Amino acid sequence: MVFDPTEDPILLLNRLSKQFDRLTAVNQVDLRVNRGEIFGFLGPNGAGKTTTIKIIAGLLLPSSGSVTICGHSLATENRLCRQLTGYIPDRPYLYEKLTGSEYLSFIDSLYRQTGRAAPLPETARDYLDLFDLLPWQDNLIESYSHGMRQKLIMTSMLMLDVPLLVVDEPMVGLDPKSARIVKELFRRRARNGGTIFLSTHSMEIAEELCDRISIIVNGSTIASGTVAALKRERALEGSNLEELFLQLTGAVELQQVIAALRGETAS
Ligand SMILES: Nc1ncnc2c1ncn2[C@@H]1O[C@H](COP(=O)(O)OP(=O)(O)OP(=O)(O)O)[C@@H](O)[C@H]1O
Repeated sequence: MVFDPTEDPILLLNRLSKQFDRLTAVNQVDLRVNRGEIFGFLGPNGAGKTTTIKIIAGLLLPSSGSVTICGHSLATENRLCRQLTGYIPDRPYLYEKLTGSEYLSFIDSLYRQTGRAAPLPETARDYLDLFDLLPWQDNLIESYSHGMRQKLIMTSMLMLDVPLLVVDEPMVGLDPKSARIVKELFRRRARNGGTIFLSTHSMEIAEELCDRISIIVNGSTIASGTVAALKRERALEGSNLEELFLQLTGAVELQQVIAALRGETAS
């Protein structure tokens, strides 16, 4: 069957599971992310977000289930899927002894698979400029701050123009200006037909940026849809996403904890 990006999902997870010894980190997760969508993956600490993202990025093998990217099976067409996917980790590993520009050239050559150096894509300079990294491009990465590293890796993935971006906690370590720019860049990319799958703990980002979200708890997705639809389903139209998230992921215990911390008795 021929892949049709307007009809078929860019990212499809089918009963995806990951076992670490006796722990089921990801449990039969089904997800469908369409072209031009910004999809948010939310969940408490240890819920299985990073594990899922690493499987999609080809860094971890699933125990069962499948990942399909632009109609290609990650299991059987691994190399192609990795070329179609840009992965932005929450804690980037970068080669300290390369300069920013050298790192970008290295990533570019990896994705083009020519092994030969070539001029950087035009857009690389624009992203470096937007992120105030132009004056730093010839400095060694070892001299970059955490936020600068995050912006360099963002640049490296945005410049590639791949159909799918998978991002673990995009705003962690970014200052407000950079975070705002990233939001705008993601929106523009989605408008132009790109697809972004991101994990976040920020309810504001999810509410403001994501077309649809999925909430994962203990490895299983417990709710998926637009924020508005999920609120409607639970009669929480007047509330913010944080309220909905806490209800779905254990607000009762939280209220007890807060009451205990305040020295009150929970009702
Ligand atoms: N390499 C590993 N070996 C064993 N257990 C692991 C490994 N990686 C993750 N886990 C476990 O899998 C579960 C899911 O972890 P994961 O990092 O996917 O959660 P997360 O939703 O990204 O959490 P957080 O919001 O805290 O980053 C956790 O219980 C974690 O301890």
